[in-house]
Amino acid sequence: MSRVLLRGVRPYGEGEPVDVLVVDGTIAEVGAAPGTEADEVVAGGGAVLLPGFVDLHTHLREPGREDAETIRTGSAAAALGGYTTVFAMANTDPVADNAVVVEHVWRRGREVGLVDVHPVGAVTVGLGGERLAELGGMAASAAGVRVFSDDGRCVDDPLLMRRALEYTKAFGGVVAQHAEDPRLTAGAQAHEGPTAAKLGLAGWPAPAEESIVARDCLLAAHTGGSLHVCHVSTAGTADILRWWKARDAGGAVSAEVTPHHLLLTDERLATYDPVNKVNPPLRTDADAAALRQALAEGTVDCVATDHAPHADQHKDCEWSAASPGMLGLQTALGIVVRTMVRPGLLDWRGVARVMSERPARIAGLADQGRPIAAGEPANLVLVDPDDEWTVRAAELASIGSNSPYEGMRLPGRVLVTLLRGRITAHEGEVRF
Ligand SMILES: NC(=O)N[C@@H](CC(=O)O)C(=O)O
Ligand SMILES: [Zn+2]
Ligand SMILES: [Zn+2]
Repeated sequence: MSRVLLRGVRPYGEGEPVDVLVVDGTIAEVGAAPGTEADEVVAGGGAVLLPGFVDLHTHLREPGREDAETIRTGSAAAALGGYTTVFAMANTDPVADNAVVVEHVWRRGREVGLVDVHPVGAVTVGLGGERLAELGGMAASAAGVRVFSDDGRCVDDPLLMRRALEYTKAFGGVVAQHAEDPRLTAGAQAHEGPTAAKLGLAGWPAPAEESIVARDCLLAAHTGGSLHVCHVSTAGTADILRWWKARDAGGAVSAEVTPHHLLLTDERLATYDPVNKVNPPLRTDADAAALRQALAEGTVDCVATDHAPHADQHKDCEWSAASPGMLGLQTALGIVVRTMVRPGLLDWRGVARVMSERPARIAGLADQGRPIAAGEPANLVLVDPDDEWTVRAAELASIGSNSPYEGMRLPGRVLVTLLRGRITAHEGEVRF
């Protein structure tokens, strides 16, 4: 029997501190546990206890780009960021478009054992956008894939998207779309607007995202399938989702926003530092404000990191040659606290909702994003809400160091992460 006692913690940041006793991976007691024996006692000091975070959008880069990240280093970053589950995107090399690759990722995640790693299956063979991948085979594999995405590329063919929604519906899957009409973004380098014009960068217009989101919402309704919109980046997309959710026309539509789209804007591009290059691009102040509002009201369901590590040589180069993407796992909570909690847009219950409960439900996970109550699995994160820390990209667990937050002070520090009762991260140290 293993017993971990969290002493003096505040579930959801509410009420007086209580003790939480975890026995063999399950929450055994929430209340006063004076004198209780345990293998490990964590002094909570009134810190906020939340369900472990669930990231629907992580790039772990293994197999194929182990110079940017591995399942081991990415899992470490996740545990340190308060995550107990990540969904590993399919744009690896080879692409995760068949049962062999997804089972490999799933097994490797289990071996590392720091977070539950759920492989995302590709929608089309080789992300080629031409033929559906073996979705059923990946769903039936040991990895039990439920989330499918060509992320990095858009499933722009409407008939293929329709078929994917129909097919995944049969086994309760969801299609996560990287919404970008490629005809409108050929050669694009930055958000289309005054900043890009001034800097001489080819523009990525908002309707390239919005037109695909609108189309996919209609397809979800028509097919009764489940659509998840990746990295929503514009105010217009939030409007479309708001309209959709008020309409309740059948099917299911959910959406995520990244921490960087909540905080950063295209003003940052003035330095031409490729650390700010990401897809979809950083947009305007008005877009970021609309996204914060949409997340607060539930129009956008959840936060997903789009953690996208790159090897140094793909970022230490001129803007147009650089790869898009940013690190996100270890800074996500801090950005959410800074943009949502401190301004009063979300309370800690809200953080639990957008970082754990909603993403777990969207992906159909039974054992994550659960209430903090006796009998529930002990997938938990303990957060010091008042402490601040300074981001040092070189000190993050990822191999790539492409964090746009270098030197920034972020509020909210992860003290302890527990996966099924096992402490995976403790005061900034990973426990493999
Ligand atoms: N977000 C990014 O800029 N890059 C992602 C792909 C993606 O999420 O579209 C990547 O794989 O590097
Ligand atoms: Zn994407
Ligand atoms: Zn991505």
